[in-house]
Amino acid sequence: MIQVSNLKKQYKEAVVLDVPQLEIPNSECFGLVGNNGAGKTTLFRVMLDLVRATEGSVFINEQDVSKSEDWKKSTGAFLDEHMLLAYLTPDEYFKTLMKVYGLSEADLQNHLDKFTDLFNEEILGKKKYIRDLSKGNLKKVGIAAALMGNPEVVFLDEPFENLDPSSQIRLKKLILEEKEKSNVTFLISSHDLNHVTEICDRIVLLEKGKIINDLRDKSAMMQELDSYFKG
Ligand SMILES: Nc1ncnc2c1ncn2[C@@H]1O[C@H](COP(=O)(O)OP(=O)(O)OP(=O)(O)O)[C@@H](O)[C@H]1O
Repeated sequence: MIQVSNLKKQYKEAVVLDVPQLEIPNSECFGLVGNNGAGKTTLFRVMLDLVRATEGSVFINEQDVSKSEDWKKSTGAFLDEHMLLAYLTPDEYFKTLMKVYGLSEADLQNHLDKFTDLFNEEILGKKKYIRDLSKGNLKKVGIAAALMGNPEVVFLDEPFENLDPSSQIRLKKLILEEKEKSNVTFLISSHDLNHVTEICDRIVLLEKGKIINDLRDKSAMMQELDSYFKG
């Protein structure tokens, strides 16, 4: 369970995030949408303790993210390429993470096998540094890394951005499989309303840092979002 209470983030005079209350139960696929600058990335960054909140708290599995370290063992995230080690090849990077998470070679292989379709023979065994990968392939490495070590909670910031259409479809399948098999709680921000409504159980709409809609009825989600974004 993730609990957000009285959360505010302010830069000088500007309040960019103001979320009085938000609860995300285990195994939920939680979608976050909103226009540019609405506060999606800021919310994820604060929830992951990458940026300190001005006020309020975030608890992941009953641990205050700003005070404890334990939640990190059960949390994976890929927000942007700064989270990767650009001077390594993807193979070297995954091996490094294997050691960090205390996985065996077989565990690593099992994990990477799940990404065979998504990687499309572009990522592994190529001797290309992460810094030289295309934007879409960087994203694939980051997503595979975020899902390593059997996380219970996974944050993905705009995971479909820069992926080709086949990869977007493969990623949706992969997320749904992980959710089914491992009960992973996913938090996914996206500008792609079709993908996010297809895979998420719930969509929260942010506007100027505030939650203005919390949609749980799958059959009505797309229509509600469509009418909001059409303006
Ligand atoms: N370090 C910072 N200093 C000042 N303002 C910031 C800082 N970081 C973010 N902001 C502001 O916070 C607001 C929310 O930005 P954020 O990146 O969270 O939005 P977003 O919903 O992720 O947008 P996008 O869809 O464009 O990625 C914006 O107005 C942004 O300019």
